[in-house]
Amino acid sequence: MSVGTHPTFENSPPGTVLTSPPDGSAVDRATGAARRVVDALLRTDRGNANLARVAEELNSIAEHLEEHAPAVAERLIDMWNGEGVTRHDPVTGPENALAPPLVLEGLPDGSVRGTVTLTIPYQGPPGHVHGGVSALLLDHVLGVANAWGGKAGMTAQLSTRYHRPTPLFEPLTLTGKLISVDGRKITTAGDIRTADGQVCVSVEGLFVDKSVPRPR
Ligand SMILES: CCCCC/C=C\C/C=C\C/C=C\C/C=C\CCCC(=O)SCCNC(=O)CCNC(=O)[C@H](O)C(C)(C)COP(=O)(O)OP(=O)(O)OC[C@H]1O[C@@H](n2cnc3c(N)ncnc32)[C@H](O)[C@@H]1OP(=O)(O)O
Repeated sequence: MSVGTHPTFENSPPGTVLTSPPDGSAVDRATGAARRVVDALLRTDRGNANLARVAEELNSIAEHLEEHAPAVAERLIDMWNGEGVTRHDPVTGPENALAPPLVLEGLPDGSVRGTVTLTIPYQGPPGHVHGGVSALLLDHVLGVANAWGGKAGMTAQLSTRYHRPTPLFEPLTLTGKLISVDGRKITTAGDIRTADGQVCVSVEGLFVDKSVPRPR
């Protein structure tokens, strides 16, 4: 499967942004606020006397949003409009409060790169990133690397090696690069490094050229 008009390293300048960075729209600002709330709920004093009122107010906001939500099938069509750069995914999506969100750019050697600082909602071991979160981020980075390399596929296998605990509260650089293509099989590799270049997690992924049809 090709990637339609999605930018590739052969047809686009180095530094092309491959994801949808937050654009200051109301939905992106609301999602940013929701991220703050998730983080703040984990940090606030457990004895905070106002937590019951906080729960009420948050439920009231959720009710308002649900009242204004179209049918799921309709929203899915809307979400999947366009050429593959999504605003809703759980890694780069500016409209998804679960996403840090990570912004990725394409480099001339065919790799993609992005830097992100993760905080308490992504914690696994004390003060460090949850291994499943690292795998999630890298799976997505490899998917975007495939697109920058001119291919697309579904993850068939993701081999993950955790070299050292990945720190929270420090900038982490994630990279990915399409390594080889063998018929429908695409092999892609990537890693997460600290600012001083230490590899915390490395992955190799096997992707198979197949897709789930977009909702229309
Ligand atoms: C996701 C695509 C989106 C496309 C968007 C377009 C543009 C992109 C733009 C930007 C990119 C942005 C976002 C993308 C970012 C992230 C992507 C997220 C990725 C995911 O989140 S995705 C969800 C998790 N993923 C699944 O939900 C897959 C479930 N699974 C299946 O759907 C099938 O299982 C499938 C399709 C994998 C294969 O099925 P199949 O029937 O098509 O092919 P088959 O089984 O014949 O395998 C063919 C050859 O691969 C070998 N092979 C297969 N699996 C292997 C394994 N595990 N280990 C070793 N070899 C394996 C066989 O041995 C054979 O090899 P050989 O040809 O040599 O015999």
